Amino acid sequence: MPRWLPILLFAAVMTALPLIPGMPPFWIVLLDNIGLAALVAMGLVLLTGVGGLTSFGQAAFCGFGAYTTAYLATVYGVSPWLTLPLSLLVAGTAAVLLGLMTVRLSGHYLPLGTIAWGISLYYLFSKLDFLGRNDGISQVPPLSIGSLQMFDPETIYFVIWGMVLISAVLTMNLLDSRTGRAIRALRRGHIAAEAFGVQTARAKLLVFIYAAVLAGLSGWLYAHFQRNVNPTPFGPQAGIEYLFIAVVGGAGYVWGGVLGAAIVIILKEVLQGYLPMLFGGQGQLEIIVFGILLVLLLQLAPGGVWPWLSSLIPIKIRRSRVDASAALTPRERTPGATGPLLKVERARKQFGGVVAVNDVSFEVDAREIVALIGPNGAGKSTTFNLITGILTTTGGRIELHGKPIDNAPPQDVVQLGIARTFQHVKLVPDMTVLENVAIGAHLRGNAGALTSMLRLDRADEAKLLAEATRQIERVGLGGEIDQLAGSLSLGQQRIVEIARALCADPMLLLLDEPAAGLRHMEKQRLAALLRQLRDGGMSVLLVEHDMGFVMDLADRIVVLDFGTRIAEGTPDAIKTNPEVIKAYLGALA
Ligand SMILES: Nc1ncnc2c1ncn2[C@@H]1O[C@H](COP(=O)(O)OP(=O)(O)OP(=O)(O)O)[C@@H](O)[C@H]1O
Repeated sequence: MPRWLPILLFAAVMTALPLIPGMPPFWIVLLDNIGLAALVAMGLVLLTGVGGLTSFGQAAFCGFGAYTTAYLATVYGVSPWLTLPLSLLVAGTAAVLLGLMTVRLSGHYLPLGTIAWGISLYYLFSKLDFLGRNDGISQVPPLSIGSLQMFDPETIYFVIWGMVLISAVLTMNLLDSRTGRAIRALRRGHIAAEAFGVQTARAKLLVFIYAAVLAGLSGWLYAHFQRNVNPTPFGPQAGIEYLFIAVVGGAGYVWGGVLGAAIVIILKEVLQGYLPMLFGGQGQLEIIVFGILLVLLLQLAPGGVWPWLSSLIPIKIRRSRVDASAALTPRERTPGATGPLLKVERARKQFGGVVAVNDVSFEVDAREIVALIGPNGAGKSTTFNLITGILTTTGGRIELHGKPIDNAPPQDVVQLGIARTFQHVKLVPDMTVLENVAIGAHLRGNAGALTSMLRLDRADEAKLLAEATRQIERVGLGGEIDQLAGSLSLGQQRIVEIARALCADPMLLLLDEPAAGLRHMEKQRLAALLRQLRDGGMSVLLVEHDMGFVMDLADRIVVLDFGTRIAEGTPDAIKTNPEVIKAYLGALA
């Protein structure tokens, strides 16, 4: 089924619903409320479910949107349609200011931070005289088109759900793009994303602003739907409820936000309507039952109801075909460049008292495969992290083609031509192989968020996906291209990481234990691929524990022990080096 068909069907159903003869007006009000909550939840899907940034404070952004329009429309008589961009601007600006402070927080400090400013803003709304303090602002004018004034819930329904649909399409477009892949990679930590050029702080701020703008839109609609605005719906309790909605629906899915809003709002309404009848109006029993039911729902469908429901419906969305003819421009190589490609000179890394890398020096030439070996804890991965900018050096110098790269951010290192894989695989498990590999080409595309939302990024996207497809086929995983990365074996995932690194069109490929978890034949295929890459002009620096693999493949080997370089030479020389034998036998003893 084409991607747009379910959206069109949904739009048709939502258009028809209020036109059903005899539809109770109360139901329309309920649908209006669902639409308003769905907008906020959709932002939370992107922020929390996709980007991994938990926020309890989204209701405050609704407040910014609602108060902006209510104030301007009542005090200055500005037309609501003119206040729309201003409401979004105020919510977005507040998000920039709060986001700059908040997105730098990690772990539980981030949600705590959002609770803190959620509460502060709630009290701010209720204390400002010009916003009417606790009473708020009343007599907000309705939305109108020509002579049609949207006083009743039936007419504003179409505006609310039109906005929900437009926002859903824009959000899905954003997620299915270069920027979207960068956002989706955030949840797995920033290291892998940054190693391929993603500016993670900027990506986090972007989703933060996007979610706030959607909440601001919901607030703007709310103000003209209720026609009065006071602080209560923008407080911390509402913030918690929005997060609940996103999680119940399925925090990683755009339609999960819509479904979650429907479930929570209908459930609340049903309980509020029927429980007092059953239990004789005992105070607020419905809140307790509501809480228990939500917890039960999360037990039944921990990923949210949307993924559970869509697994029951056997509909397959057809992915658009990758245009194999689209091609990215390869990196410009300096043909006459002399000297080593990579020069590590007395590189040092200390973690407190531990000297992980102790004044290590070695070089990698163009068209050379160098292996970095040593017993566990020798400092190999730390050396990789120093070269790729994940760690800063304590001393020494690292150069790529004579250009210093020590302490350069990982995004600059990959831009200059070093791409890597990781000892502990860092793929996004719920993204396909194609999408994971395309992250490797992040810096080779340039479509931004706005272009992607409007789907004007297709030419750029076609080139990135074609390159990713080529690299996946090159490493022999063409058959797995549409599989989720998390469903592959660990060995295959390592190969996917190599394809992702190749997508960056590197001059130097850093592979951390690429053969771990591979079967004999797979190792042979990998060795053949690496030789082919070398013969094509690429250099490879690899860390590997499989000595047979290393001895057979490497042109030169550098041996580390306790952070110090103890030997360097050809595989034959290393095999018989007494220092190396002692280090390995010592490690085995
Ligand atoms: N972030 C850190 N903080 C403190 N010590 C660290 C840190 N990272 C590494 N080390 C220490 O530095 C030393 C080198 O570790 P490293 O992971 O580089 O070794 P390795 O050669 O890659 O080992 P393995 O083959 O087991 O992966 C070890 O003693 C390790 O405990």
